[in-house]
Amino acid sequence: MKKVLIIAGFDPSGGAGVLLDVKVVRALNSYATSVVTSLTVQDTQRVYDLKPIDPHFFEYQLQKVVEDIKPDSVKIGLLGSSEIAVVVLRNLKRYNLKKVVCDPVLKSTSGFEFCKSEFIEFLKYEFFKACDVITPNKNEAEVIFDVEIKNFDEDVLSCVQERMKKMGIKSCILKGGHLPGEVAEDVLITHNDIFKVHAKKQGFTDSIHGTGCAFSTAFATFLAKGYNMYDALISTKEYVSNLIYKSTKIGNGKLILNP
Ligand SMILES: Nc1ncnc2c1ncn2[C@@H]1O[C@H](COP(=O)(O)OP(=O)(O)OP(=O)(O)O)[C@@H](O)[C@H]1O
Ligand SMILES: Cc1ncc(CO)c(N)n1
Repeated sequence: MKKVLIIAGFDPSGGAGVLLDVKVVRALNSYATSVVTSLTVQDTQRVYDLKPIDPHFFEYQLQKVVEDIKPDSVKIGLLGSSEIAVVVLRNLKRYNLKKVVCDPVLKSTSGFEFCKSEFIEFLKYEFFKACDVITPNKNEAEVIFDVEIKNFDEDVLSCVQERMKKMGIKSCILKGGHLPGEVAEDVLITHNDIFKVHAKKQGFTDSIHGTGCAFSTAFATFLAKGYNMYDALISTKEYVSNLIYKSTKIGNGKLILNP
């Protein structure tokens, strides 16, 4: 049984964060451990507030679980505070954790700012280097790479590739759910390759919650199983598209995924 370590925030509605991530890992027949970075007040409509976990207590939990259950891959979601991010970075290095997938959660679709500007600089210039792949959506990629993204044309992708190299980011999957058009396209960019996958868009991206969390967790799980990045992306795309197809309205707000 492959083991995936989830480092993410808690969304009590289960639409995003660790509750969703653990279900995804389980649905893909793997085992999830999880260390919570922060608690949020949120429902299917929006995020209202966030309280980060004490960084010393967080580190204590992280070290105990990693020393006992060595993960085959790591998914990092909402970090919650720059202090927690520093602890995560230190421990990625200390335990030499492999196959680290980071979903750079900067701002919720409803507009809640998860990260302040110095924290974003730390992520851009220190944290992402320690990850094997980051999975930004359109808005996150614009902030991280300081580029306007209206489509995934060759000039935009090669600009992102150049900036990744300069910043020491090893690989990146740009998620295109928020771009206009009939297809939801995602692009894996490494230092020497660009690889696209796409699926027909279903419903409205802004009315579905948790797709980014499910995507990065499924990708980390396929990596844990030994898939290379290309195969992991193909399988993740198929898996997440199916979850979106079966998404349901459980509360008063967005549709949620139910792996
Ligand atoms: N309406 C849609 N139909 C099909 N696939 C979609 C749709 N919206 C998003 N996707 C796919 O879902 C995955 C997540 O992408 P998206 O761009 O929505 O991430 P995100 O904005 O981080 O998600 P979240 O809404 O959870 O913050 C990608 O593979 C994307 O292509
Ligand atoms: C806990 C948590 N993680 C990630 C997101 C981004 O979807 C969210 N809304 N809440």
